[in-house]
Amino acid sequence: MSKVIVIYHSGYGHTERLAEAVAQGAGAELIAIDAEGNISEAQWAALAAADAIIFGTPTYMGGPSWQFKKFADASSKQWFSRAWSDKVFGGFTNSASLNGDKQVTLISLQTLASQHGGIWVSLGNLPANTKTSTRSDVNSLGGSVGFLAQTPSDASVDEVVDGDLATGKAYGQRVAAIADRLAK
Ligand SMILES: Cc1cc2nc3c(=O)[nH]c(=O)nc-3n(C[C@H](O)[C@H](O)[C@H](O)COP(=O)(O)O)c2cc1C
Repeated sequence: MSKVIVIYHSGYGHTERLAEAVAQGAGAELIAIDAEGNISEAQWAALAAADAIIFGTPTYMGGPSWQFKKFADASSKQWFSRAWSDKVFGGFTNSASLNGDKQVTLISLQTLASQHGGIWVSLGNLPANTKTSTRSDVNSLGGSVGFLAQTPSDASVDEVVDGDLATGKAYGQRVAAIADRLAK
C-alpha cells in the first residue's frame, strides 16, 4: 500500500476535521502545520518518503492561510533537489462562503504540486446539482480540480457539513488508489 500524507493548516479546527476525513479515506498519516507555519524535521522526512501528498488549508482572504504559504515557500528546498518529483498530489480547501473565492486557493495548491513536478489528482465525482440535491450529497459544491468544502461562519467544529466529510473521504480514497496504481 502506498504511503500517503495529508499535510494541512487549520486556524480554528474546521479544516482539521476535513483533513481527518481525507486521511481516513486515504489511510494517510496527518501532519498539522503549526500556528507559526512550521513542521518538524521528522515531518519533512516523512513527506520525502511519501508516495502521495495531499495539501489542505482554509481559504483566508481568497488564498491559502499564511501558515500554509510559509510551508509552501519552505518546500523550495525540496523543489531545488526535485525531491517531490513524480509523487502523486491532491489538495483541498474549506471556507465560510459557498464560493468565497476558494477556487483560487485550490489552484494555488495545484500549482504548488506542479512546481514540484507532481502528478495532480482531480476530484473525480460528478456535481450534485439537481433540484433534489442537498449539502449532504457528495460534491454538492460541484468542484472538479480538487476537494472543496464550506463550513458556515457560525458553525462549530462538530457542525462541519456531513456531505463535505463524505466528499473528503472519497477524495482521499481516490488519491490513495491512484498512488497504488502508479506504484505497480
Ligand atoms: C483571516 C480570515 C480570512 C477569511 N477569508 C475567507 C474568504 O476569503 N472566503 C471565505 O469564504 N471565508 C473566509 N474565511 C472563513 C474561513 O475560511 C472559515 O471560517 C473556515 O472554516 C476556517 O477554517 P479553520 O477553522 O480550519 O481555520 C476567513 C476566515 C479568516 C479567519
